[in-house]
Amino acid sequence: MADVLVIDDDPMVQQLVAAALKKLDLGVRFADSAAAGLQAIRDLNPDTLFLDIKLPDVSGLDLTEQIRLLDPKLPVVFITVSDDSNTAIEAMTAGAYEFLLKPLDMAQVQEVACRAIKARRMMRVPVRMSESVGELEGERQSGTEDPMIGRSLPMLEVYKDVGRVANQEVPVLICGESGTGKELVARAVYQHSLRSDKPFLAVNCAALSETLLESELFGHEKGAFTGADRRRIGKFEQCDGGTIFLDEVGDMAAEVQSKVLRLLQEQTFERVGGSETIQTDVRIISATNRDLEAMIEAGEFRLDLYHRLNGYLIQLPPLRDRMEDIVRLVEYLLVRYSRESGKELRGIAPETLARLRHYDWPGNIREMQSVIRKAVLKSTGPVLVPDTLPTEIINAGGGDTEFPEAERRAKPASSNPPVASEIQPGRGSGDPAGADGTGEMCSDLAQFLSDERIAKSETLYAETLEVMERYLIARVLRSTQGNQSRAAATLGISRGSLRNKIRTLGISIESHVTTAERGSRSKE
Ligand SMILES: Nc1ncnc2c1ncn2[C@@H]1O[C@H](COP(=O)(O)OP(=O)(O)OP(=O)(O)O)[C@@H](O)[C@H]1O
Repeated sequence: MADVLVIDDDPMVQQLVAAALKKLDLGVRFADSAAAGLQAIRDLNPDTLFLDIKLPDVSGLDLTEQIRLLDPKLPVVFITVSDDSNTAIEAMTAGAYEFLLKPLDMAQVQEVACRAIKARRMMRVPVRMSESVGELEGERQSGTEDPMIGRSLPMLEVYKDVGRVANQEVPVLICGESGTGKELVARAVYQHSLRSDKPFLAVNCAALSETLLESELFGHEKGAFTGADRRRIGKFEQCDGGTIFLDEVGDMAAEVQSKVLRLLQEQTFERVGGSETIQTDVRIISATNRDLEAMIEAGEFRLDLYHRLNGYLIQLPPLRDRMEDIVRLVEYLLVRYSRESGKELRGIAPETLARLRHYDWPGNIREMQSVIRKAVLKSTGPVLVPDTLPTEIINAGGGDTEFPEAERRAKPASSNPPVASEIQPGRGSGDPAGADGTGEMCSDLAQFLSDERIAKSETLYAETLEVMERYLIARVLRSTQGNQSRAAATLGISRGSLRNKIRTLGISIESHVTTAERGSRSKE
């Protein structure tokens, strides 16, 4: 549960904020002086702060300086009376997240709290780029990490791109279809950047009209347009020293494009309706699911802006181009949604997995999240069956045994065919037949790499590595008679990693241990 701290000595404010946030299931704590507030920030490490601009012992504005030192990324929402709005503007310039006028409106308090907590989460919760599912589970459960799952070659390239560009001070453009993980990548770039201790603010350029977007980004002066009844500080001014994420940048109107271009060229801008030139130092990460090059051709997007935004391009592959990640993603989502819904789903039927792999996922991972969440809710047994899938996935095919690899892996451990019969890592529990087993491995690989497979497969590299990995682990487990601690030590990996691999590769421990050996196997 996210925690909100309110530093305000006004009991009316305390009551209203408590009532508003309770409805959102947020934890609320109160402090009625600056000193108590600072102590509470240290003790509670809150996700958002509501701060009265006029406190009994010190002004909220002065307190902001000290708060910035304690936690520079804490979203601070100022509470002020309307005739004090100039102070609030000063506070926004100093980096406050938002301000609210008294008397407080409950719906507004809730809306601002949700936005601030989301912004905090983006800055605070690390994105972990990882291929393995099980290792992430503990963290995911406690909500301390957002996993980015995938170990297909295109995803490994993305991870490398993030590593290469994160601490370079260049703008980054992330392209990819909707739901492919562009926001996750943007956060990963920010979190690994030199600006990671400064704010990260996201703006969705498609969600606002042209005027509102311009004002959101650059701010406005009083009277700049109808409804502009006071000066507003925009994100570029507010986020000085930090990083702005321009999501859906392809949806930006021409006027705003010109202003962003100038900002990128000169790091200066004017508020809407203003004449003062303001200097700012902001790194821009942008993302789009649109074809910017086609938009440039059609005269809808500025070529010069494209070049400026594209200091480094990260192209996110659609899910259909990384089919080998599908099993891992499905497993991860199954565990996550089973836990969330309190169901005990332990596996995926081979036919279900075959269908999921056959579908081309136009909505990418977001669509998969929705499909698996609903399938889990519909499930009545311990295994995910095809009936729980939407008709478009069932109709897309894959119901036959087209994907023997996937099927083998997907079966619950007890029904997996013995691994030894798949890859024959060795004979008995001792040494393999060859001096180092490579002779057998070569003949198994030769069998696996049939002409037909080579002709048909589009993910042969990953498939082959998987076979080799399965061979290696099965072989070592056989020689340790199923003892996972010894196998992990031999392989030089953690027991957790080994357990993951056993699960994701569908290795059945029982199959490595002959009846005679079973009695002597150490229990793990
Ligand atoms: N590789 C991944 N592993 C696990 N979850 C992922 C992965 N990629 C994306 N997700 C999840 O999928 C959802 C959609 O991701 P995200 O919002 O980053 O996509 P996007 O490309 O920005 O979409 P859009 O273009 O619609 O804004 C999020 O919940 C995100 O956490």
